[in-house]
Amino acid sequence: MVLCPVIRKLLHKRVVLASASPRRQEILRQAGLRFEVVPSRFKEMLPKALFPSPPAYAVETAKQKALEVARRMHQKDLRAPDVVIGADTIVAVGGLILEKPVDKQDAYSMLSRLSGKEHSVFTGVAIVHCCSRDGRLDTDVSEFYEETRVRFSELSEDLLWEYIDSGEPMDKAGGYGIQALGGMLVEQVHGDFLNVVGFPLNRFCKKLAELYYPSGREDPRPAQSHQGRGGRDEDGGERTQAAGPEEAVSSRTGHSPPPFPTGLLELVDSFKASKALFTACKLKVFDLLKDGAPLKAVDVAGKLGASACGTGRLLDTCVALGFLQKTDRGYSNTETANLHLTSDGAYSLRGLVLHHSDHPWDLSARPESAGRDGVDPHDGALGERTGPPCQASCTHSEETRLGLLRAMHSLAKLTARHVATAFDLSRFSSACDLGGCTGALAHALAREYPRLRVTVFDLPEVLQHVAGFQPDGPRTEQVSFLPGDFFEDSLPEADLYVVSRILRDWPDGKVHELLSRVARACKPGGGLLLVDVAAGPEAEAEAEGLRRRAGGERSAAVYAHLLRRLGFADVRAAGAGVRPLALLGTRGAP
Ligand SMILES: O=c1[nH]cc([C@@H]2O[C@H](COP(=O)(O)OP(=O)(O)OP(=O)(O)O)[C@@H](O)[C@H]2O)c(=O)[nH]1
Repeated sequence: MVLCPVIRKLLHKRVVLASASPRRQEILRQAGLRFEVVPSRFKEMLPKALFPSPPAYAVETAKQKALEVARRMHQKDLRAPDVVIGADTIVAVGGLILEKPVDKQDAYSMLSRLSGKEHSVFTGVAIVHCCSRDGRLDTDVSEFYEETRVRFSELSEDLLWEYIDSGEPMDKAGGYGIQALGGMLVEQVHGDFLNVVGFPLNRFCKKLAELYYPSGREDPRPAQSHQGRGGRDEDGGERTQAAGPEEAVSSRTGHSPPPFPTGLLELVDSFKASKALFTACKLKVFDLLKDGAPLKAVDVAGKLGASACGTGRLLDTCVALGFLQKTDRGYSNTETANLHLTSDGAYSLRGLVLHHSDHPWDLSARPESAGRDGVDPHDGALGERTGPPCQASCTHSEETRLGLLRAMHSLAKLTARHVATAFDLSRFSSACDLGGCTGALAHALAREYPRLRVTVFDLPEVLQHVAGFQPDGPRTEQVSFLPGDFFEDSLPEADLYVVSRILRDWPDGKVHELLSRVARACKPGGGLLLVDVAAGPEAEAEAEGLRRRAGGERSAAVYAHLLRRLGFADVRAAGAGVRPLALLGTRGAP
C-alpha cells in the first residue's frame, strides 16, 4: 500500500536505488516505492578534511554514489533511469567521522569511542533526476541530510567483544545496528530512527513534496495556486511558469479541473504487477534462483527457454516489486521470494498465486447481465463463487491441488497462534474447525489449550491430502479429522465452532446458510470463533448488509450484526495477527 501521495508520483517512473544496503531497500520498499537496485561502485574515499562539516561529507558521498550509477546506466543502456537515489550514513563523534569498520579491531575502537556518550548519525541523500538528450546525460541533483542524536550506555569490555563477535557491526556505520542487537547499546535517540538505520524516510518524502508540489499542495493538477512557481511536473521535468493548456481552459471557463485521479490510474495499472508475479511463478523463476549463485538475465532466459529481452524485463519488474535483487553478478531471490514464492519455501504461497493466475476473479464473468437484470452482484450473480480455493479444486491437477493446500497451510500457519490466543478459549473442551483443511489452526489451538480436543471437518477430497502436513510433537493427538460437507452433513458436536478464512469465498446466501447451521448446532454457552474479517465501523453494519470489501472480506461489524441476529450474544472482536480480526460470539439460550 502506498500511503504517501508523493511516493505515488514515482510509481510511473524508472527509479533506481544506488545502494547495496539491504536496510535502505527495505525502508523504501515498505514505503511502497518501486525501484531497481543498482549498487554504486563509487569508492567512499573523499578526503574528509576538505569538507566543512561531517554532513557535507555524507551528502557529497551520497551524490557521487548516485551520479556514478546514473552515468554507468546511461552509458550501458543509452537510456538513463528517471530518478537515481543515493545515500550515505556516517557517525560523527568528537570531530571524527566514523564509517563502516574495516575489521574487528576497528569496530572495537569505534564502539569504545561511542561508549557512554552521545554522538550524531548523519545520512546524506541525493535524488538525481536524469534525462538523456541526443545521447547526452543531463542530471539535476537535489540533496539533503538528516541528523539523529544517539546516546550509548557505558559498555563493558565483555559486552563489546560479544557484540563484535556477533558479526553485526561490520557493515554498519559506526559499527552498530540500532535495529538489531545494537539496539541494546542505545540509551536514548533524538530524531528520526530510520535515519540511523540508513534512510531518513520522513525527510525524503518532504523533499519529494518540495520537488513535486512546490506550492505545498498535494496534487499539482488543479493549478490555480501554482502560477508563478517553478517545480517538477508529473514527468519530473521542470515546470515552466507559463500556464499549461488545462490552466488556460480553466481560467477561461472559471472552472477548476477536478483533482488528478492518481489512485484510479494506479488501479488501472496495478494488474501489471500481479501479471508479472503470476508469470514469474508459472515459469518457476524463483525456484531457479533459489539458493544458487546469482544468474544473469540471459542465463535465466536460457534455462527457461524464453527470450532474453522479455526475461530481462520480467526480472527487472520482479526487482521493482521486491521479489528479486539485482547486483553486478546477476539476479537472486529476496527473502520474501525464498519464503513465499518458491515451490518448497517454508511458507510457500506459490500454489495460491498459480490458482489466482489460472482462475481469474469471478467478478469479471458476467457484469453486464448483472447490471441489466438488477441482480444483487454480491450474491453470486457475477459468476459463481465456489467456496474456498482448496475446496473448489476438483478441476486442478494433483500438483496444483497440493500447491494450493500448501499455500492454505502456509497462510494458516502465519496467523494460527495469533488466532488461538486472540481470546481466552480455555472454557471450551471440544472444538470443531469447519473447513479446517490441513489442521494448522487446529494444532495451534491444541498447543495452547491442553484439554481442548479439536475436530477438523472438511471435504473428503481435501482430507485425503493432509497427512503430509501434520506436525510432530506434543498434543498432536488432540487433533482429529472428520470428512464431511458442512452444507450437507450434520455438524460434529462441539463446544466451540471455528470458521476461519472460508467465508470470503462464499456468496451471501451461503454465508447465511452456514452460520445458521452453526447457530443451530451450537449449544447455549457454546462459542463461535470467526476469523478473517475486516475492521469497519459498527454504524455501517446495518446499511451494508453482508457487503464485501474489494478483497472479498466483509467487515467485523457486519458479521457481529449477523451473529447477534442468529442468537449469539456478547460478540467480541480481537486482532488475530497482522491483518485479520477474529470475532468470538457466545450462543444464548434459544
Ligand atoms: O544503526 C545502524 N546504522 C547503520 C546501518 C547501516 O550502515 C550502512 C552505512 O554504510 P553506507 O552508508 O556506506 O552504505 P552501504 O551499506 O555501504 O551501502 P551503499 O551501497 O549505499 O553505499 C548502511 O547500510 C546502513 O543501513 C545500520 O544498518 N544500522
